[in-house]
Amino acid sequence: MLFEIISTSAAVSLVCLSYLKRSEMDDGEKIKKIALNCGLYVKEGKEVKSMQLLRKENHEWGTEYVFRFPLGLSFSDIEKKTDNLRDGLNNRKGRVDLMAFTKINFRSNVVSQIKEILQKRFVSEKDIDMSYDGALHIKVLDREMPSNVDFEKKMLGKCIDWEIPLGETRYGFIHHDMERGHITIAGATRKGKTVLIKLIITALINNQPDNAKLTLIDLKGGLAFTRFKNAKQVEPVATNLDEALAALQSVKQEMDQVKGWFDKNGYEDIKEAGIDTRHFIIVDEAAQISPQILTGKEEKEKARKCEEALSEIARIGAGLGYRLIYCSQYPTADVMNKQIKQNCDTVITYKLRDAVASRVVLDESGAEKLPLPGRAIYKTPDGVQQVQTPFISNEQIEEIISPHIVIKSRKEDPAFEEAKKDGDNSFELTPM
Ligand SMILES: Nc1ncnc2c1ncn2[C@@H]1O[C@H](COP(=O)(O)OP(=O)(O)OP(=O)(O)O)[C@@H](O)[C@H]1O
Repeated sequence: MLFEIISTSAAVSLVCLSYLKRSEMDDGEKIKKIALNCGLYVKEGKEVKSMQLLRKENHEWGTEYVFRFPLGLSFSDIEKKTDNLRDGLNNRKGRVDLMAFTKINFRSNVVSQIKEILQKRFVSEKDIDMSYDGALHIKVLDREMPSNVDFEKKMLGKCIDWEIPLGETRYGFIHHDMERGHITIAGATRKGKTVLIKLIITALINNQPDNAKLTLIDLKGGLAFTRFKNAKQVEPVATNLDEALAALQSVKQEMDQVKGWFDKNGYEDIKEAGIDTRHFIIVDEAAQISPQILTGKEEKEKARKCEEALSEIARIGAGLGYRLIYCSQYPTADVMNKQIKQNCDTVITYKLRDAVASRVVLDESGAEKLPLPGRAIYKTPDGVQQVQTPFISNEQIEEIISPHIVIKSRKEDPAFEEAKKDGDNSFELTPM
C-alpha cells in the first residue's frame, strides 16, 4: 500500500515536472519573438528576416544565446532595444520552482504539497548582457542576487596580489584589483560606503602588510577610521582640514620625489621601477574638503590646496604607485572635481538620491534605483554590473588588523608617552 502511494506520487511529480518544463517558453524563443515585436527585422521582398539562433550554452549564472542577425541591422540597433528585451524576458506571471518537486515529502500529503508548489510561483528578475563579435551574444542572467553577503575571512585568502573581495554579482563572487588605479565611491547616507572603505582597508592591511601604505582623510569626526589609526600601514588619519592639507601636501611632496627618481632612472612606471609599495589615499567625504562647498576665505583657500594636491595625485599618481579612493555622499558637479573624476577608471556607487546624482557619478542614471544597503553599481572600462558588497563587522575588522597594531611615535599619542615613561622601547617607530 505504502509502495503504491509512493510510486503513484512520484509518477505524478514527474509528469508535472515534464509538463511544466515543456510549457515554459524557452528564453531563446522569447528573445526572437520580442525582437520581431519591437521591430528588429528587415524585409526582403515579402520575406521577413529576423534573428536566428545559432547555439545556446548553459552556465552557472544562466544561459548564453548566440544569434545571427540579418544584414541591414546593426548591434547598436539591438542595444537600443535592451529594455524591451529585458522587460520581455521578465514579463511573466511567475515561474514554478521546479527544484521544489524534488523535495516533496512522500510520507505526508503529496497532492497538497504539489498544489502548494504550483501556487507558489516566484518571480525572479532576469538581467541581460549583450556583446557582438560577428555574432550577437545575449547572456540571460537568472542567478538570484543575494540581498546580503556576510564577510568571511576566507574571502581574503582568495584574493591575488592587490585584489580585494568586492562581492556577489549575477556571475558569481568577484574581486577588484586595486592595481587598476583610482576609484570613486559614492552613495547616499547609510547605504554602505563606509563599510566598503573599511573592508578595503582591512583587506589591504591583511594581504599586503609590508607593501600597503595608507593615508586616511575623514573629516566626519574621524570615527570610522579610528580603529585603523595605530595599524603600522596607516600613516596619518586626518580628522580636520589642517591635518588633511598637511597629509595631502606630504603625499604630494613624496610623489614629486618619486617622480624625480623615476625620471632620473628612466623608469616609466612603478612596475618597471620594481617597487612593491603602494600608497592609498582615502578621502571619506570629498565635500568636506571641496573649495566649492566650504565657506570662509581661509577654509576655501585650504580646501583649494587640498583639491590641487588631490588633482595632482589623480593625474600622475597611478603610474607612481599612488591610488586615490575618493568618496562622497553628495556627488554634485562641484564636489566631483572634473580632473579627479576623469582619472578614476573605477566607480562603485550605492543608492544615490536621484538620477541627477547618478549621472554625475556614472554618466548615466540607475544608481537612484538600487534597492538595498550593500547593493552597488560597479563600473570599470570593462563594463557595468551590480554587486552586493560584503558586510564586515567591527569585531571582524579588529580581529584581522590586531597583529598589525603598533604603538606609534606620535608625541600626542598618550600610549606612546606612557610607554616611554615606563622605559618600554618595544614600540615601533613609523615615519610620519
Ligand atoms: N554591505 C552591506 N550589506 C548589508 N548592510 C550593509 C552593508 N553596508 C552597510 N550596511 C548597513 O548600512 C548601515 C550604514 O552603512 P555605512 O556606515 O557604510 O553607511 P554610509 O553609506 O557610509 O553612510 P554615511 O555616509 O552616512 O556614513 C550599516 O550599519 C549596515 O546596517
